[in-house]
Amino acid sequence: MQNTAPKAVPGALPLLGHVVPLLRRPLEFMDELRHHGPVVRLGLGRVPVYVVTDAQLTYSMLTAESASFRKGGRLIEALSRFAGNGLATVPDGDRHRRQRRLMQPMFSRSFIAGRAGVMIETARSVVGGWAAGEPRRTDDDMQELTLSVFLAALLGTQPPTDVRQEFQRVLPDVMAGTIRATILPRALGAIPTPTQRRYRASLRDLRTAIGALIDAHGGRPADPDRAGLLDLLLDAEDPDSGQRMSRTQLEDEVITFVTTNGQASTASILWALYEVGRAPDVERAVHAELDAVCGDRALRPDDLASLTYLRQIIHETMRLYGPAWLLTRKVSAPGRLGDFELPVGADVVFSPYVIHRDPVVYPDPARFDPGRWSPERARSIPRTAFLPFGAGTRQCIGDNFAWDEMTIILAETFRQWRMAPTGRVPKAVPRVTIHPDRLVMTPEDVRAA
Ligand code: HEM
Repeated sequence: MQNTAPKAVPGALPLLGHVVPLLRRPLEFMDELRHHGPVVRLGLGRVPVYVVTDAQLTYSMLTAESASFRKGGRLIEALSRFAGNGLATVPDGDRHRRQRRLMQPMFSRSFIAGRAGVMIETARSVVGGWAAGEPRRTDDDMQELTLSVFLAALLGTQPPTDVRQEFQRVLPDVMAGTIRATILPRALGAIPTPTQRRYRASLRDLRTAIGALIDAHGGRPADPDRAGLLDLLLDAEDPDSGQRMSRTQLEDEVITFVTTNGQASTASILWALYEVGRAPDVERAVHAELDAVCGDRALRPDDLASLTYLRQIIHETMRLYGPAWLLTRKVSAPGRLGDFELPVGADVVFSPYVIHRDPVVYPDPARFDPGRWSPERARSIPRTAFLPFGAGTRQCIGDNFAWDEMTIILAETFRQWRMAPTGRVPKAVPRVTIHPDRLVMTPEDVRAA
């Protein structure tokens, strides 16, 4: 077996390494790395970090080789500052296995399907309040809507407005601060700049808001169909010890859900609206599908599985926009990735964004083309080349929930509106997930078209 050292990427500065391009033009820089090899070496300050650019090697790191590449690294350290030992940040091993088993029932298809009704109602009432012909900050709208829809599923009822507003206020700072803490050398990240101070205050406010949300939640509703994810969390018992979650654990899990869910789903919905809005053929096809499936009646939970073209749109959006662009692992035992052996203790970065733009698998990768996911064409895309939810034991537990949530919000929007991009082209801003910096769209009545 060959033993190759990953090539160093050119352009490192003496004390900063590759921090400057990572901060200035992160997405382009990451996407260029594939030209230097399947595994390459970068410097974050003076600390070496390895980036896997190859889909097959990434997949095997997350699955067959996961005993050597454990959950950890800079991103996880940064996320732990607010998510503590929640499911996404707890180290690999027994504790993770126990927590995951405890939470699996609330992410089962049947439990999620039971929450679809309240999610549809919430989406319909928000989207129905828009006025035709008036440009809107769609990024703000959707941030609010995904949060409302998620909180409705969490609580089983519509969330209190003030709690929702507080989350909306603090989440962007928390997420921007998290990615800075991941990339910046530790000494630079510790400087108490105004931005850093705002980030720390947002971390405190986020935990206070989660505490208030849990305190305000009443008892389990008499009708089990109205129960939310939080009711299941409160009742969940460890099968071995019979113990319920501690208050800190409960807060860690709810923070994890609110942050992981809100960011990735919102980003995907926004990019989908933007791309569909500038592709008239795609727009016509999705409206035609909704007409064929629902006719004149309202959307129902059992319609979701029939919206196959809308799901192709969501697939293609998650391909083109990541949504995660930088995830990390820690080398915990001598581990190999193909010909490469990586030193124990090193951080390894992988990126669904980079993998999803490999021109060998996805010809003309920058083009938005939902047709790639038609049953005939999708057959040629290997499983390893589409990893929006990761893979292996740490794969996203909320993937089915996210699919339903994104399908519901987009379907309700397209049922009522044609969304026309208005003003300047949005810039892609990589926080923990990739967001449009500002998205203005004008809703036009579908029936007036
Ligand atoms: C479009 C939406 C979403 C995307 C793209 C996404 C993506 C991901 C990815 C890539 C991971 C794996 C990270 C890693 O391997 O380091 C992950 C883990 C996780 N996600 Fe999601 N996610 C989404 C929605 C959600 C939702 C809706 C929830 C919950 C309500 C959720 C909860 C979690 C949790 C708890 C984990 C950690 C699982 C574990 O380590 O066992 N995610 N997500």
